[in-house]
Amino acid sequence: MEVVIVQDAKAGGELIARGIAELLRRKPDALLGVATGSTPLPVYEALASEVRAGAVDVSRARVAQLDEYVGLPAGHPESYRSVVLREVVEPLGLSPDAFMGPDGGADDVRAACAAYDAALAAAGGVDLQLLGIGTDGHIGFNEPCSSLASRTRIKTLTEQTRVDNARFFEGDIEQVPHHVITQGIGTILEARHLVLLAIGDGKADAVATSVEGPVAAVCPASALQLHPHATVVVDEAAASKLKLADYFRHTYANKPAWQGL
Ligand SMILES: N[C@@H]1[C@@H](O)[C@H](O)[C@@H](COP(=O)(O)O)O[C@@H]1O
Repeated sequence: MEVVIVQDAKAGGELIARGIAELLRRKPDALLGVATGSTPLPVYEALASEVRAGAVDVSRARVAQLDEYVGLPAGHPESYRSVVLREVVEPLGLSPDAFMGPDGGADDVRAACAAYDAALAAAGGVDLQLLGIGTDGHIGFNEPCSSLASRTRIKTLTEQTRVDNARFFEGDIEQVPHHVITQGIGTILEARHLVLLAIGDGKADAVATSVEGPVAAVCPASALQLHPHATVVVDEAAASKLKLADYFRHTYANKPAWQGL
């Protein structure tokens, strides 16, 4: 696992966007796994500016959603489908056909979950999966004690996650769904490159436990330790509880340019 400590969210967004641009130059039809929440927004903004500047061609890129609320009305502005269309697909000028996600409105949720895993595999698998992290260490919506081998499935949100996400629902926790569909941890680990971005001191405990703690289902993001190519990008505040922060800084400062993200 590589840990990169950046100054702020903008620097993190630009670093990851450059990595995505490099990937798209190597593989123009790469399948990008995208995350929601506020943390990844600087990545999407930086990537959109690279596109506007003509530095990268995203015309063949494909995008896959990580998770979704269950039971929000179709077209709800806070469904993750709406968020990804608004924050990623439209600004990058991608066709909605280049976008795939689980069906949070399906009558048969279990079938929809299995269908999404199958669709990801049929699409050739995710090339780069961008992840945020919940204050409880969740990735996607894999709450603590999710199986590290889990596949896409329905989950129940913790009270903490509903409180954290109420800000997207007019601050009203009652509007935050209890149930979600999320790529499982096993599904996420199949992506070829995992890139987790964490910003702010509210994520410092979760980052330290994920990076320096034992691999344990109680902290789902610790599963990144099992992946051969995982990059954790954190700002100084999110890095503040890492015991090995100086080592991570030294390693990154001496990293050969050819290595890329
Ligand atoms: N399902 C999403 C996660 O994918 C995201 O990482 C997390 C953190 O969000 P934020 O980046 O807004 O802190 O929120 C939600 O729970």
